[in-house]
Amino acid sequence: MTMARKTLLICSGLTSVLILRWLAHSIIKRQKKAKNEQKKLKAQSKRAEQLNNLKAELKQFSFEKSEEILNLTVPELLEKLIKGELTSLQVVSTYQKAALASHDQTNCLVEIINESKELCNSPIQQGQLLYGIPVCLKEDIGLKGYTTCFGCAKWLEQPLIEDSVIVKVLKHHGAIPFVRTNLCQMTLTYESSNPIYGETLNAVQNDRSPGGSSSGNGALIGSGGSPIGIGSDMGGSLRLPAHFNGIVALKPSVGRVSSKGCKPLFPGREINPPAYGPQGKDVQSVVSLMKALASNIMYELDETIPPLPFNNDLYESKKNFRIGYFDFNGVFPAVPAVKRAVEHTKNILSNKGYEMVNCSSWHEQIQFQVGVELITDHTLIDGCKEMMAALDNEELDASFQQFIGFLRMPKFIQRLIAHMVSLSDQSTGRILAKMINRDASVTKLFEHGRIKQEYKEKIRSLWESENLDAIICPPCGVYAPPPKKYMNAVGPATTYASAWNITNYVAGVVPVTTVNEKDEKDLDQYLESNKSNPLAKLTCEGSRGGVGLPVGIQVITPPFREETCLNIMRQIEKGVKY
Ligand SMILES: CCCCCC/C=C\CCCCCCCC(=O)NCCO
Repeated sequence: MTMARKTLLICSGLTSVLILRWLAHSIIKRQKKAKNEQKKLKAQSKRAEQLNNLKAELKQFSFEKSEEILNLTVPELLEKLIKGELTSLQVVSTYQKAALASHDQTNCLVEIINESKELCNSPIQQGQLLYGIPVCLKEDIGLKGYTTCFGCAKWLEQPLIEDSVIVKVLKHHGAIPFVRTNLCQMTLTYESSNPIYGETLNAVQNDRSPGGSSSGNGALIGSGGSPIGIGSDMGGSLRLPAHFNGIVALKPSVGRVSSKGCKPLFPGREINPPAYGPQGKDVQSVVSLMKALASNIMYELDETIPPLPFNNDLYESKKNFRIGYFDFNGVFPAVPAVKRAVEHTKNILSNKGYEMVNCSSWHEQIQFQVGVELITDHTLIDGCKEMMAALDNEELDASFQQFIGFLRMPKFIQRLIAHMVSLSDQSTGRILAKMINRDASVTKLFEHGRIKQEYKEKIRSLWESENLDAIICPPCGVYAPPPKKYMNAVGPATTYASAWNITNYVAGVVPVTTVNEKDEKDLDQYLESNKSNPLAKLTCEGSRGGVGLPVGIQVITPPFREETCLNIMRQIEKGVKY
């Protein structure tokens, strides 16, 4: 055989191997996609069937006391349940009916928890703090027999074999987990949709976003379909939905509430793990939930949680608090309604006799964007490998498409895009630039630890120099915008929330006002004063038409001071109502 013939044979052999490998790869890919599609359709039809069955079942029920039940706070409900003036079946059925109505309006539910009816039959036990109270669970709260799929079909049909500690504690206290709620795909954005269960809408105006990632809880509680719920927060996910839907939320310090049995999206990200915490219709209801969570049973079930039972003296303390405030964090100028909410709250608290301290210059000493930049960089510290693997063969939610498209581009185009983005939004430009290098090194991990330490130290020393008990500031620079186009684009608006995750400070949100005509008019002035800010136009566009939307305030206290945070939130709530 001639040399030329041999070379030809080797080349054609190699080409055939490559073609066969490519063919096998595309067949496997197609099969995986088809399997994912099947799983998705199965989950969707299961949900539709469950909702129809529940609707039919509830027809046989009489709802004479509905209005009364839906208007009571959790402590009031509890009192009536204990006295026997209401039964848990009455309360749960009423909330099931309300949840179905909320779902019709907002698409907030992913599953009905069928076992809830059985739990209604349990007699009250001594010391139960949530007897007969319905609780909604974000989809990532571990529940035996149910799957946490984060909006990805490949993770469907993997039911957990055990309840998370949170759910065990709730059940121990007689609570009734009754529905599971929607989240944005992978819980990594502030959006509210995923390809399995679709888009969740705002509770107050259905053409607006409910925020994310605890979107379903926000929309459900905000529209009256549940009194309390549990969600998670790694960068604002409990607080943004509270602010957008007019409800209350508390992000406790990581370590106050057990995470055992909740499936983390990407395990091992110890620089900024998610905090699990309560959301509810009012502060007192959230306090009831927090009292049950921070109780001895949690410390028995998870020995890694320090035994810090809820301290009622701190919650009810009449101390004259010293409270800092700011309405601008140096990154994103808050829209007029959000600024007004800070002023309004400041007046409520100072009328109460608290000492208010102007912290408007803090941003000159601390860069509030460090929080979100570190959270993003750390989540993707493996060079985006886990995220890309998770999304492989998955239908992508619209909120991810651009971003994943970016990661798949040639490096020189990525650099160009990162540069162009940084011209209008330096923080997002820096985040994108870091992703291009895909440097997954130990040095980078250590650097993250160092940045976190420095950031925490800066906040601690500013806090101490002012001798503060708390700070009030916006939960986010905007109120609920329309879904899809705005939340990713106005990412820097979320730096008000994410700053408190890497410091592990406690952060709560309570509604204080609604957008009015004047706020809407003041957007013209906002645009004029922020002409040089390229995000201002989009911010105004997303804000217009928002009259009537809720606006919240964020209350921050140092790590593990949940009771003080709730105390101040309660004073604000009282001041707003009277
Ligand atoms: C422009 C879209 C970027 C998408 C990809 C971002 C990847 C990582 C970002 C991390 C940002 C964290 C947002 C956190 C939201 C949250 O609190 N989730 C709760 C998780 O329990």
